[in-house]
Amino acid sequence: MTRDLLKAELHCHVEGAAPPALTLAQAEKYGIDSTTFVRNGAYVWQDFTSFIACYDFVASVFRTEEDYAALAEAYLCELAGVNTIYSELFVSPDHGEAVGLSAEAYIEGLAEGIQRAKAKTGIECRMVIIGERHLGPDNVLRRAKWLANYSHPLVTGFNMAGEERMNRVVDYAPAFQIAKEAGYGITIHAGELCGAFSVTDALDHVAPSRIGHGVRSIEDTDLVKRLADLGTVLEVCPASNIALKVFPDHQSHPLRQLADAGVRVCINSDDPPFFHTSLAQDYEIVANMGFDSAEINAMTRTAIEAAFVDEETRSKLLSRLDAPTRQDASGDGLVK
Ligand SMILES: Nc1ncnc2[nH]cnc12
Ligand SMILES: [Zn+2]
Repeated sequence: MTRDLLKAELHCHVEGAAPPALTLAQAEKYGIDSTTFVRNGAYVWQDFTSFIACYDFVASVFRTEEDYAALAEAYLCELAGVNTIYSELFVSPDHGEAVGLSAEAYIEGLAEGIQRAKAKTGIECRMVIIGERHLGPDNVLRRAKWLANYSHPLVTGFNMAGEERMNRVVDYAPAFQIAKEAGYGITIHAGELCGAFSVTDALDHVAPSRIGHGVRSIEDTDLVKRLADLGTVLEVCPASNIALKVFPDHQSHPLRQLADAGVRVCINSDDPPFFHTSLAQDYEIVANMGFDSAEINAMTRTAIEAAFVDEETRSKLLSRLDAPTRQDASGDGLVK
């Protein structure tokens, strides 16, 4: 049902997009034992803590600029193949540094892959720098200060991911202030592992234009109204939420309630192979929740409206969405 719809994604962690087969090939290339984290062609984890351990392992087998270029190129070409016109990748220089790759080299490698994918398919992509919450406030602050002194045309935002149950948002507020003053778009993971209070904290102390997940806002009616009034966009990741047991099943997922309450939402895959999903699959899940094509197109429009891109690129992307004859992601004007 959603196969032919144009798509856009604002929330995907780049190492989280690595298919297990690629991780295995990388591990073999570097002589790294992967049996703890990849078995029977699937990632091994049981809960959020072991998911992060598995994610860190996957990141550790990408070691050079070319490794990261190939990863970004492969993921973006896959997205373009299902009619995706825009992607925002969450990238964490801490993962590069952990294997001896400088933050700058990590970004340059990813940028090379983004440019190759754009040349092949026309897909637009920007990078959002992640500070990892579980590495502590000082490390997230260090990352924001680095970002404020860095400049790359494809790096347009700042975010915090990782263990939400560690510390409070206010502890990280100075980092967000620095990134915001430097002109970066701001989003933050909140309301995924922690309840509505975490989203309230994010609005009070960071005032982001978008929130990663944010779905547990549903536990606080006043907060849902506040999000709707502010126009804050929730980057909703349905398959991720079910896999990580934020909600038991699709029927109990609050996407419908949030959308009906006027909260701006869009559809995302988070870490697709970890959660046995893909962006195309998440679009299908949303259709199966009862959203029709017009409603899903409105979510794609919301993603592009909330994207951290220059206005000229945004206008071009919006006009592709609005074109009377749907173009496919290759931009060749043919409906296939
Ligand atoms: N779903 C998620 N929540 C928080 N941090 C993450 N890092 C990668 N995926 C994440
Ligand atoms: Zn995420």
